[in-house]
Amino acid sequence: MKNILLLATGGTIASVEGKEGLVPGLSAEELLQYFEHTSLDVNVTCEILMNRDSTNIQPEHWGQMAEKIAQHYEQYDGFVITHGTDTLGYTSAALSYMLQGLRKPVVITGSQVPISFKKTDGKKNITDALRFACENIGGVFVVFDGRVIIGTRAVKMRTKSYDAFESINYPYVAHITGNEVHYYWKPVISEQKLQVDTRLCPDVFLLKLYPGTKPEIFDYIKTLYKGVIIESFGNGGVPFEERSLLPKIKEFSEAGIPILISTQCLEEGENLYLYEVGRKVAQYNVIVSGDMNTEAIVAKLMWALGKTTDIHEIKQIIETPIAWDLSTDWGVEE
Ligand SMILES: NC(=O)C[C@H](N)C(=O)O
Repeated sequence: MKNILLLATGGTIASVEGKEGLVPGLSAEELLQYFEHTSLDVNVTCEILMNRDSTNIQPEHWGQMAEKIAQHYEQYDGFVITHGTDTLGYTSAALSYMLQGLRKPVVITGSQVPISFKKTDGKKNITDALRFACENIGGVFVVFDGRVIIGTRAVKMRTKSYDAFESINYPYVAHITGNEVHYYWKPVISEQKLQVDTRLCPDVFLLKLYPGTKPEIFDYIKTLYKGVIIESFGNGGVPFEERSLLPKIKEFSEAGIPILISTQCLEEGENLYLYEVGRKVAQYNVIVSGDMNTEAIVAKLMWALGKTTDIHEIKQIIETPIAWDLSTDWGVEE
């Protein structure tokens, strides 16, 4: 029988009706009660690590989750984290960077409707997550609505429907029906030992461009942050005519503050070299995001800045694929 450690962190799945709306409140025992584990031959140990709406999850909490898993790594065959869906994609990405060389599954799940409600996706999601945590596989995975997604590729697409998450720019790993896991592809199990690195610098700013963004905002950003992600347009375009952002990008790059260019388009990633609006940015030693999603980029930049402030080292870390976060055949340079 497999031994699974279930770490509860809050979210809708553990929520109850409070005076001011839904609020996480179930105890470990109450959560355990709801498992439909009849067909599952597992021994589950449940611990409440925190009880937060995931909106209130901060970067420091990712470290707590990673450390807890590292601490109990040898004791259990697999791990399940129940989590709010709103920032679940950030947590799954962060854990993918913090815990590398996993030879056991770390499975994150949640629900759109509290598990204590009559009609809920919580029971299915927990059962599926426990089922997948019994697999002989290594890595961080999101299990939601019967689908298994690589931790660095999960994006919340819907606020209410059960199929809240999609795998962006990468194939789903598997789907789960009943007690069966049907694989589309199976990640190879790492040959390495578990490497735990929870160091983070949360001073990362995410700027979503829109027509009219004022360059002066960078003066303020500079006083508070050590790295900036610009969610630019399309293939990586940044305006260079009225309200040109190029002088600020140049200034940051010369000051050794990493600027990462990503795209607001969810699918297919950026290619900075395709258009003039991209190439003009590329001349300033910016970091490119390829087809990584925003959740992964934010977590990866915080994680990289936790190790070094050297802009070249940061570029190297970000532009190197980790935990299937980045495809290597994106953006052909011409
Ligand atoms: N479905 C959910 O879990 C949403 C909730 N607000 C959370 O992220 O904690």
